[in-house]
Amino acid sequence: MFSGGTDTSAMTIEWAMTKLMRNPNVMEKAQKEVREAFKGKNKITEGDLQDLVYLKYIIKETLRLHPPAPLLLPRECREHCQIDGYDIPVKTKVIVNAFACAVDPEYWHDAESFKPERFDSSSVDFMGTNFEFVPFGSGRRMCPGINFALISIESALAQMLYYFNWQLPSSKSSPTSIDMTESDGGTAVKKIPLLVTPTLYSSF
Ligand code: HEM
Repeated sequence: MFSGGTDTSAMTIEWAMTKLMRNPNVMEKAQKEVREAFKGKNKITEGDLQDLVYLKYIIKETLRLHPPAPLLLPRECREHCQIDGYDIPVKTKVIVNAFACAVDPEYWHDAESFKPERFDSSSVDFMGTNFEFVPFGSGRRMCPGINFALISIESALAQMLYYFNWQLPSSKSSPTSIDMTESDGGTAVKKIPLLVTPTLYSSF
């Protein structure tokens, strides 16, 4: 729980902020939503997060393009089966490439672009029944921390967007100059940490 439940949510927050910094119009729309929803509030509670529809799309889109565990966790085949004409013998280690599914152009239009709005007209979600989108896995061993993860990510991001405006540290840096490299390994950590400067938003 500690290792699987902290890094994953933290890296989703970092990737979401990275995407927002690279897409200033998405950032603006998200801040508008959060600031209208929280207007006049000094303390944000879990209930306040419920109506943040656009923020939820941003988190979904971030998990689609940057699933923290792109290859999920390995499984072992208990029964002989056939998939797409391939025989999978008992005890075969099966690794599902969730990232590849989430950017497969057969299922996703303009698959590699960051477009939170795509979920406006789509009922696809990550609860394990849409196999093109399984950042939390699927089946009886899928992630049990999904609801806790979502609430932690939403809560952190919503407050970051509500209380602060964000800038790149140098006025000369452009949004597209933000490095998007992932480090090697089983989890898709941002290789070079995102560096952004907050300024307090004073109209709350
Ligand atoms: C964005 C956040 C998270 C993502 C993307 C994520 C993703 C995953 C994935 C892909 C698996 C393997 C599922 C499979 O094999 O089908 C998993 C398993 C697991 N996750 Fe998460 N996770 C997240 C957050 C959390 C949190 C917050 C907790 C706990 C507080 C947690 C606890 C676990 C545990 C205990 C397992 C092993 C379940 C089992 O083997 O039965 N995860 N997670």
